[in-house]
Amino acid sequence: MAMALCPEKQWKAQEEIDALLGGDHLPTVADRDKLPYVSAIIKETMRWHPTLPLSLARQTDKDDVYEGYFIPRGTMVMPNVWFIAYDADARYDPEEFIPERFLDEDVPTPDPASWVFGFGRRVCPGRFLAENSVFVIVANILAAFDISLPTEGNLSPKFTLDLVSYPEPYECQITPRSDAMARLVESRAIQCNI
Ligand code: HEM
Repeated sequence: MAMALCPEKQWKAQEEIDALLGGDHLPTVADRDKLPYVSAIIKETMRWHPTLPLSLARQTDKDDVYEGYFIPRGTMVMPNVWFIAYDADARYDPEEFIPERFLDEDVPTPDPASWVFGFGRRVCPGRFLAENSVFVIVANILAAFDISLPTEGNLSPKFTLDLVSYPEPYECQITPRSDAMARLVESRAIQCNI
């Protein structure tokens, strides 16, 4: 959805991938550190619309005081991840999809991986696998396909409003970037028995 809505960000990521792989290889997890703009797109996707906007609830096991507020034992505490993602004081407009915010050396934006996977002892144990898997999927899709708006109608981003929030069904066009890329994806699919 973000790539269809922000084609110039998509082209920038594809340029980075092509410069590294020459347009005739598909990226692997070993390329993650060499594709900082692709990584910034993934971070921005996690920030732009957090999957768990209120993370997972906790209950205090003793009385506490936080910034002058008394929080009695047994209080349910909801981590407001959406508030972190949409920091009103951020240098870049939080409503806009701007991966560059993660590459700004002067005012670095905190990596969403520090809050999308939860907090404390029960933080997501699958986060490293998740980050590597998402990188491989996103980098491969960007290497092989162009994602664009539908030819008819428009794409207005809508998300579900449950505990887990994800895009409602939408239309877009996904086309191979070249015949060579299409053949490469087909041969990979045959190897994987898809
Ligand atoms: C992008 C993908 C993922 C996201 C955004 C995500 C996010 C989360 C979050 C927010 C929690 C709650 C943490 C808390 O209570 O503070 C969680 C828990 C958990 N996640 Fe993930 N997760 C992802 C992928 C995975 C994967 C790939 C695995 C396993 C291979 C996994 C396994 C778990 C397990 C077992 C828990 C429960 C941990 C516990 O309560 O002790 N997750 N995840």
